[in-house]
Amino acid sequence: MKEQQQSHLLSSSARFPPPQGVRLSYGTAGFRADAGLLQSTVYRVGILAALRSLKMDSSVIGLMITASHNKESDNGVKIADPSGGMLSQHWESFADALANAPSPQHLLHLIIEFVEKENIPLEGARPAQILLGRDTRPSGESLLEAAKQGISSILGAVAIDMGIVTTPQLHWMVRARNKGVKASELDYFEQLSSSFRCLMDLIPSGSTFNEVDYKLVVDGANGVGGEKLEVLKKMLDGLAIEVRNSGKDGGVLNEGVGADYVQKEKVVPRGFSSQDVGIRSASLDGDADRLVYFSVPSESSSKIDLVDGDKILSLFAVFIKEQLSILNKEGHTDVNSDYQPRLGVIQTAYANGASTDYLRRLGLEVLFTPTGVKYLHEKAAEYDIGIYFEANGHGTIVFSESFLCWLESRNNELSSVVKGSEQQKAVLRLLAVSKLINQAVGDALSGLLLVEAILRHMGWSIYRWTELYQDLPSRQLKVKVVDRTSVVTANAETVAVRPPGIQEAINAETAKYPQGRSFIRPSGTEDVIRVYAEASTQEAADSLANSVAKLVDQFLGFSSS
Ligand SMILES: CC(=O)N[C@H]1[C@@H](OP(=O)(O)O)O[C@H](CO)[C@@H](O)[C@@H]1O
Ligand SMILES: [Mg+2]
Repeated sequence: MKEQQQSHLLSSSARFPPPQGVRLSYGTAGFRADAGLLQSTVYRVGILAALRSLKMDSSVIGLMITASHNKESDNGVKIADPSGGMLSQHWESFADALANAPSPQHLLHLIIEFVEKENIPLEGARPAQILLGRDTRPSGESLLEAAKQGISSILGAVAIDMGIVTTPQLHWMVRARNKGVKASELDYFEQLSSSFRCLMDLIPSGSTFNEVDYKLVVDGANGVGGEKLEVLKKMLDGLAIEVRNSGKDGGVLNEGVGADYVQKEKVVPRGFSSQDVGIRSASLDGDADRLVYFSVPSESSSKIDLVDGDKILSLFAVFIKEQLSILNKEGHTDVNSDYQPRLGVIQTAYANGASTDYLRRLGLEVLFTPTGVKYLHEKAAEYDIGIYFEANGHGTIVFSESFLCWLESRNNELSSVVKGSEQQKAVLRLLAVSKLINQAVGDALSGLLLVEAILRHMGWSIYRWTELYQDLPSRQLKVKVVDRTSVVTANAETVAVRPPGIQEAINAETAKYPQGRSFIRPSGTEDVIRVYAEASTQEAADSLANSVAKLVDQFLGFSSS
């Protein structure tokens, strides 16, 4: 590394000393902490982003400042890779090391070592390019400045500030730029609205949709998603969307609102009341990469009927499967129609067991990965069509390039032979879905439009949708332990292989409950062990979760140490 670059890094990083006595980790979703602790971390992630871009032949890298559904005083930072997906896992340990380097000298040493090891061309022909985005948190502005300083500490690196955007918007823009297609926010809105319109135009003529089902009310978590949806909805025909908790009416980000709150607490978010009984409603999270639906069942209670990520996944799977079977139906003799696209559905152990049963009964291939979008996305990308969702509402549908090419050529062929046939409509629907649904990452806005289009296509109310299957009662608990890393899991986190004996004890408890299932794992975002249990009744699920939490405490808790 050249002398000038070294001294530049030393002097620049001296302005961003790391916080004392805190160890930060890149975790399941980047770095997250109280915003006051993050100046140095975000600065250093700026450096990492620039290096990552250089490593990837100067492709565009994304740097997003958000703490998603955390409280407003927290913030965080994460990286989007050139594909628009999450930062390569291979770089996470470097991110950890950078964030925790105690002094400018240590930091410089780490960078020199890593640049050599990874063969990063610091003096290459093209500069590093980084797209920056942030959510609506007040701390975002100064953290953005820290990120810019980090980026410019790598000589020649270019930062492009996209302003306040949703996390999935930034990922989408990174992907689009690297593909060399139009990549502005307006392009994003135009792609979503035109592919939505395309799906609406292809709704079968017999499909009936009740007048009362037209209205959709969306809880924007007082964050960026509500703001953006206000813009997007003006570009949409045939949808009556009312946005609440858009952040303009004085509400606090994620406080008693948003997808995380609604999914975990199963109660109405602020801004909703007994007047909303029966209305189809949806909640976004603080950076709009999660989406859940719900309805208020009665005036007398604050409980909601939740339609979670598993059910959104099921709706998508039913629709996609229907289109594929239309495609396969008739016997064209051309070679092209023999292509058998592989459809895969990816879940985690938190998926409600009833959803997995339902999907398997549909004849679908269902696979499991550990928690964390990076694992789900990676698995989904192995299929021609991979649909993945976490129960909490993060998910999307990814299409392989070869399948999209096949669809395009199918469309051309069918246009010349049987234009307007059912087959061609199915092809056009699948192509529209691939443009509507964010190919980079789970996206609440694009997910919402796809749900709306499919419900209209099917002529389904939110009740009809809910009835696809009945959720098994479940319970999630958190247990504080001395050291959460002493729990080690296998088989997509369904089995605890350490500490010895704990899985046998969990099995013995679980066996006492009809339809019982329970597992434990260390959280990647909080310092806790998570306990999940489901069983045939809510009381049984609660009781199983409590017993397993006690086991965790006995094996690992403060009381046993
Ligand atoms: C049970 C649960 O909802 N876990 C969440 C949570 O991860 P943990 O590793 O469980 O803390 O945050 C992740 C990032 O947002 C999300 O991907 C994941 O689904
Ligand atoms: Mg989020």
